[in-house]
Amino acid sequence: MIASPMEFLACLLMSDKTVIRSSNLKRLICLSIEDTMEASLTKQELLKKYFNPKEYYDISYAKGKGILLGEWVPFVLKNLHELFSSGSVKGDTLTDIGSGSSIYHLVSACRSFKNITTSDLLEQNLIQQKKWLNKEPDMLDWSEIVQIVCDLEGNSEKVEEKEDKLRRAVRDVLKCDVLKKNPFEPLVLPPADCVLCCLCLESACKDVATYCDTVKNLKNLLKPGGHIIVLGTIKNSYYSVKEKRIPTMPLKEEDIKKAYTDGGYEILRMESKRREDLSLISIADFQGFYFVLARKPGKC
Ligand SMILES: C[S@@+](CC[C@H](N)C(=O)[O-])C[C@H]1O[C@@H](n2cnc3c(N)ncnc32)[C@H](O)[C@@H]1O
Repeated sequence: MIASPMEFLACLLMSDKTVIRSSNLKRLICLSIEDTMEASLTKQELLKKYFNPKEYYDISYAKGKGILLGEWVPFVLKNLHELFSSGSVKGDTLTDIGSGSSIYHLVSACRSFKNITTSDLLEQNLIQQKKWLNKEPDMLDWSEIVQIVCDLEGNSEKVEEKEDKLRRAVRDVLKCDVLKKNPFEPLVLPPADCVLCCLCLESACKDVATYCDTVKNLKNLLKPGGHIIVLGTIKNSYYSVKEKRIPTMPLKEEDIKKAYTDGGYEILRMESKRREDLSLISIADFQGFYFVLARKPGKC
């Protein structure tokens, strides 16, 4: 007895009696079975299967062609530079959640934090990140972006010096799942002075309710009085890594404010910016970006 349409198609395909003679039709059926199987993968399974750190870097940040270089990177670097150079957010420890294989968002932070932990869900990202930290020959090249931070800081340090300073500050590269009550389980991290999260929550969360719960739960990683800094995209439903579209959760501006207020934080600053260049919308369909700085109540 055939239980499902997929099983029916599979039976037709494997039939000796060649019910289906056309090879094109067989191909179509194969594709449709693949699609059906893909559709049943969870977000995390899709990420594990398709998120290739090198391809993500090439599409997003590679010199002269990354689609995030035009608006996203300047937005992040300017906001983080202003924040960290103001001296209003500082301390010993900073935990970065969902770092991927990226380091661009940590360059300004290493002036204010001497002890940085990076983290991600995917083993392949942790491996790639460690390659940059260890200066391995096939590491990703972030020098163009590091140069922008050096320019913002008045070129008091050269790119190589800045990169080495960041390498010294990153003490741990850890596996984490931001959706878990303890994202670092089985480890329990000492509460940090600052939690940073760049382009991760929309990727990890399936809906606004999960985003709100996750934001609230991140308070557990912070000391009383500690800061959370989150940068992300507005109304983004996918981004592409090579030919594969990775789904993300489209967040509206009003959802963002509510998440941090209801999550028990004091919002200190919130910025947003509309995307102006829509030419590469087929690669990622975000409509804008946001930056939130919020504080966990209590005394440091
Ligand atoms: C769009 S990438 C951003 C990477 C990096 N932060 C950046 O700004 O380029 C999204 C990242 O979120 C990570 N991620 C997705 N779900 C996660 C989860 N549940 N826990 C931790 N990281 C997650 C992915 O592995 C990926 O590295």
